[in-house]
Amino acid sequence: MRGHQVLHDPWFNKGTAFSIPERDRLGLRGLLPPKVMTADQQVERFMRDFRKIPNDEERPMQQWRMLNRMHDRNETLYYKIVNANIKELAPIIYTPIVGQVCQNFSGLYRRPRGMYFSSEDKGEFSAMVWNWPGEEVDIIVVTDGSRILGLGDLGVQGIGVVIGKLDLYVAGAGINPRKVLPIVIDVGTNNKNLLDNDLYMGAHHERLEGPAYEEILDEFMEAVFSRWPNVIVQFEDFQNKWALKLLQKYRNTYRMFNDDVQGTACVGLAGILGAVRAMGRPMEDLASLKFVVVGAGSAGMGLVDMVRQNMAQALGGAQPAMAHALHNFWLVDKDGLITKDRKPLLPLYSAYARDPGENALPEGANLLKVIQEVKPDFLIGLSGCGGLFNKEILREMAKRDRPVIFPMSNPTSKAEATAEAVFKASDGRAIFASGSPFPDVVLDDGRVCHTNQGNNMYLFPGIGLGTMLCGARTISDGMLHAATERLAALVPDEVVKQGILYPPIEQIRSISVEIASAIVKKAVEEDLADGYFRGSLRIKPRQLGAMTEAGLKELIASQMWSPQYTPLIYTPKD
Ligand SMILES: NC(=O)c1ccc[n+]([C@@H]2O[C@H](COP(=O)([O-])OP(=O)(O)OC[C@H]3O[C@@H](n4cnc5c(N)ncnc54)[C@H](O)[C@@H]3O)[C@@H](O)[C@H]2O)c1
Ligand SMILES: O=C(O)C[C@H](O)C(=O)O
Ligand SMILES: [Mg+2]
Repeated sequence: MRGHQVLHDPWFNKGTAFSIPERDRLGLRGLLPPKVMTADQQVERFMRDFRKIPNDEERPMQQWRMLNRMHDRNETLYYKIVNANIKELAPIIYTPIVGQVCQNFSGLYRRPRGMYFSSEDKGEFSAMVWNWPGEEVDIIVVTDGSRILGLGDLGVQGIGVVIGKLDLYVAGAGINPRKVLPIVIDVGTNNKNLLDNDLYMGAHHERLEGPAYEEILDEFMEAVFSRWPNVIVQFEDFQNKWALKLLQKYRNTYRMFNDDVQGTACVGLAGILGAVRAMGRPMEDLASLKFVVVGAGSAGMGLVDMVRQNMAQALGGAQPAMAHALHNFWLVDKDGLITKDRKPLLPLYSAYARDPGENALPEGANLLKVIQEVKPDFLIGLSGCGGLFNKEILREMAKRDRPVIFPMSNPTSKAEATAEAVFKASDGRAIFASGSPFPDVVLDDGRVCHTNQGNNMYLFPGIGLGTMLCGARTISDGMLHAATERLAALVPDEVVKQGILYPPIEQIRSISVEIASAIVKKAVEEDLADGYFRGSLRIKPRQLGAMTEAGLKELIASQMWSPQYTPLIYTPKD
C-alpha cells in the first residue's frame, strides 16, 4: 500500500502521526500537513474539538457521530481516545446513548462493520463465514435484535449494541480489534414501525419462530465454530424466550455465554456482596436477607439463580441449602407477584413461585403491596420499565436502615428509578446501583451520596479474556462465581462503607486482568482448560495452574493489545 491507500485504511492510517521516514517511503509527503504530531497530541486535538460540541439535546448523537467517524478512519487512535477517556465516552459508545443510536441506525449507517446472517441466507452460512477477512477471530458478540436494552425489538439495528460491547472488549480487556466480530442474525422483526418503514435495512417480515428459528441459530453456531474453532461467542440482547433456551442448549458444547443472563448475574451479585459489607453485616447474613426482584426475564432469572447458588454455598452447598435459599426471593413480573397460582406457571419460575396467600399476598399482588408485606432488604429492577419504583415504593423501602435499591434496566430512560429519587426518598441512606450511569447525588445539606453502575461491562471483557487465555472449552458457573467474587473483592472495606460497590471504571483494564486471572484459575481447577497457544507461545493448562497470581497477571497483561502505532517501515537499528 502507498499514498492514499494507506491514509484510507483504518488499520494502517496514523493521520498526522506518520513520521518523516514513513511519509517518504510510503509516498505520503505532501499529502499531510507538515507537522508530525504524537499520538497524545492527536488525542488532545480530538478531545478539544469533541468537548466543543454545543451542550444541547443533539450533543450525544453528534459526539457519537464524531467518534464513529474516527473509528472508521483510524482504529488505533479511536481506541487510544476511548482508553484515555473511558468514563466520559462509555456513556456514548455504550449505554445509554448506544440505545438511541440503535433506534436511529438506518439514518446513521455509513460503512459496514461486522456481519449479517439473515434467514434469506439459510444454507449459506458456512460459506459466508469465509467472506470475513479476519483469519483469526477471538470474540464474537451476536444479537438477533429482539430485545435491545429495554427498547424492545429493533431488528438489524441492534448491531449498534454489539459494536459497543466489542469496543469495551478492545478498550477494557485489550482484545485485538482485528480479532473481534460483531454479528446480527436477522430472522425478521416484529416491530411494526420498522416493517412499515421502506428504508429499514433488515428483512421485511415477521420473526421466524419455533424450529425455523432454531435451525438458523444452529446453522450459525456450526458455521462460526467451523471456521474459528477457538472463538468465544457472547449472546447479547436476545428476547427472554430464546435467551435461556439457547444458553442451556449451547453452553455445554460451545465456548459461549449469555451476557444478559450471566454477565448481569455476576455484576448484580458482586454489587449485592458489596452491599452486605456496606450494611456492616457479616457475609453469612446474606442467606437471611430478603430480595424482591422486579422483572423475571433473562436478566432477573439469571441474577436470582446466581445469588441463590451463592447463598446455598454459604449454607453448606448441599441440596437442602439450595431449597432453603429459595425462600429469600419474591419475583414480580408484569403480571405482579409470581405464585404457584400463576397460569401458566413456567417451569423456570416454579421453584421460586410463592405460596398464594403467604404474607397475605395473592397471585399477581402489586409491587407496592409486596414491598409492604415482605419488607425486603433488596429491591432490584430488571424490568425495562422506566420509573416503576415510584415515590410510594421508595418511601416504603426507606423504612429500612440501609435500603438497597438497584434499578438496573437500561438505557437511563428505562431505569426503574433515578439516583436522585432514591437518595432523596431515603435521606441518603440507600445503597444504589443502576445499569446506566447516574452522577453522584448531593443532598440539600451537602452530603454526597455515591452511585454505582451495576452494568455487565465490569465482567464480560474479563470473562472473554480469561476464557481465551486458558482455552476453556466451556464457561462454567464455577468460573463465573470466581469472576464475581474477584470483582467484589477489589473494593476495600473503607470504600465499601461509603456505599461504593465497584472499582472505578477508569481501571477497567486492570479489573479485566483480575477477572481473567480468576477465570483462568477456576477453569484449570475444573479441568476445562486446553491451554494457551499463540504464535510461539505454548502454555499448557498444568503450567497455567502452577503460575503464581503475580505471574499469571503478568502473562495476561502481556497478551493484551494496546492502541499504539506500529512502525510501518523497516528502519535499521544503529
Ligand atoms: N445492568 C445490566 O448490566 C443489565 C444487563 C442485562 C439487562 N439489563 C436490563 O434489564 C432489562 C430487562 O432485560 P431482560 O433481558 O431480562 O428482559 P426480558 O424481556 O427477558 O424480561 C423483562 C421482565 O420484566 C417484566 N416486566 C415488564 N414490565 C414490567 C412491569 N411493569 N412491572 C414488573 N415487571 C415487568 C417482564 O414480565 C419480564 O419478566 C432491560 O432493560 C435491560 O436493559 C441490564
Ligand atoms: O448493554 C448494557 O448496557 C447492559 C445489558 O447488556 C443490557 O442489555 O442492558
Ligand atoms: Mg444486553
